[in-house]
Amino acid sequence: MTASPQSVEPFDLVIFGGTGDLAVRKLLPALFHRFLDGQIPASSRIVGIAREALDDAGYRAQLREALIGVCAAAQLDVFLQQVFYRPLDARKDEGWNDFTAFIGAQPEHVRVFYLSTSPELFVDICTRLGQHGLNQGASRVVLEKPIGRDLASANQINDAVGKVFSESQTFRIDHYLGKETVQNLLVLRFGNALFEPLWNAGHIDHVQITVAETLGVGHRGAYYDRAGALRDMVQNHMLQLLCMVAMEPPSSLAPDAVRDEKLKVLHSLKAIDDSNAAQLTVRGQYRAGVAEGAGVPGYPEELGNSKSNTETFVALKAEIANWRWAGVPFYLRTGKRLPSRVSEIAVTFKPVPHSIFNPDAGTLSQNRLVLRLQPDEGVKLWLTIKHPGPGGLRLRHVPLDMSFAQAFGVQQPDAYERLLLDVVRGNPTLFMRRDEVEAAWRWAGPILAAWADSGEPPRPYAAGSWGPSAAVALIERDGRTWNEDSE
Ligand SMILES: NC(=O)C1=CN([C@@H]2O[C@H](COP(=O)(O)OP(=O)(O)OC[C@H]3O[C@@H](n4cnc5c(N)ncnc54)[C@H](OP(=O)(O)O)[C@@H]3O)[C@@H](O)[C@H]2O)C=CC1
Ligand SMILES: O=C1O[C@H](COP(=O)(O)O)[C@@H](O)[C@H](O)[C@H]1O
Repeated sequence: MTASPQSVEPFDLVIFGGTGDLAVRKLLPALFHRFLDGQIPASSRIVGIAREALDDAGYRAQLREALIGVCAAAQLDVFLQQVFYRPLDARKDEGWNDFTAFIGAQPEHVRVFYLSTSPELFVDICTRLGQHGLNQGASRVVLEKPIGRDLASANQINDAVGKVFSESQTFRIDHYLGKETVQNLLVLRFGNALFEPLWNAGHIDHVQITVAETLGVGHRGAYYDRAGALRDMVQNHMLQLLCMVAMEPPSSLAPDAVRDEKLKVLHSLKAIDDSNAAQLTVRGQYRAGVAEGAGVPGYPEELGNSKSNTETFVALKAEIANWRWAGVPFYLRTGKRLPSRVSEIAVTFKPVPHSIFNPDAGTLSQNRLVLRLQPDEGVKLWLTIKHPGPGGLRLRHVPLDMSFAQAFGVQQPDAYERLLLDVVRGNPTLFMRRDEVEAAWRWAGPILAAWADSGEPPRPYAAGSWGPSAAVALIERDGRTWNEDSE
């Protein structure tokens, strides 16, 4: 049985960067799915903004082409009647008066300004929204990640945005927090008596977080080459996942209760800097190879720049210096053009203290809890059991495996579907507070500086492989291996 969708009050959602990759590939499809579930009230408007000279009909035609595979055309055309387009340059005054009048026509609506543009435009856009009074009343602003490219630029953006929108109006999105399995991690940890007593250095051997993509940088090279995998994935998504695994139980799900606990984890991360980056981190860049059965170009060819030193792969070993996690390594790895698209958190428990079994029964394996974020969201718990049958006692390592799609018979909603409606409802629980973003930059900054100081280029890896061999060595040095479920 599926729960009936909650109602949503009428809203206007303005997407700056409305013609961009994120808007067309993720945001509009997410809104369309919410429309199909009856959660876009009829008077609500979705407004795309970009510099391209388009009118409503032209924008709708572009979106129709992008969304046509998602659902029947008749429903799509009804949805598109609620979609509008206004050409605006965030850096120029022209057009802003008309836009303000357009938005002002429905003053009772919740207003969401979603900044799906490069972070360099955030200050311009917010300043102009403020100048035109669009920050008043039930207005909210959504900032896409990464916020800045280091602590200083993040502070600059947050200060400037903060002059126009209060912290309670500001939603810093990290779409990984909207993924079903990530929310399920909270329920699994704090809704079951089973795990929490074992969730500490006394019983957990190590944690692995993998976010592997098969895609390359594609046409996002201009952005990506200035960012790289650490800024694009680790500083935000992967640290947020680490926080959800490692935080203390919050007293409730109140937004600040959860965010306070995540912040403590970020503050407890051990520094990685010039003194230890060479031992604790591996950076790589993909080269021409075979991915998904076909030959693909390397990053330099895709980018059109053979001198780029930007990393498309990172593996690192992090540690949290507190009582709960002292001595437990958190191995993180992420990369583009890896062999499969898989995101997961694998928690490996310590071995039993003493084996009562004969050596010929087989070896005892460590219990492992694997949370699959994508694809096929679910949870797998590896246990040791007796191989069935009358023969001698033989040990088997088998998974209790639950796929959410199979168990509940429904396709899991995309993260953006939930997060967009959370903004309309004004619920910031799954969004990053300013101090979290700053703490994450404070940890990531010295890693970036150490890499720059070393002058070492990223290690090459063949597209379609699991990254440089040094990433395997990073974990094998500690007598462990990457979770083979993902490989
Ligand atoms: N793509 C993805 O998968 C993800 C992206 N993000 C983040 O989302 C943001 C957007 O990314 P993405 O969609 O990939 O970027 P794109 O480059 O595809 O899109 C950028 C958009 O901004 C518009 N734009 C550029 N300059 C201006 C301007 N001066 N005034 C108004 N509009 C402008 C562009 O249209 P025009 O040129 O016509 O003005 C276009 O619509 C980035 O911060 C990125 O890091 C986050 C998670 C995932
Ligand atoms: O934020 C980003 O995320 C995507 C990966 O998101 P997913 O939900 O498809 O796992 C990544 O491709 C992109 O580079 C990054 O900016």
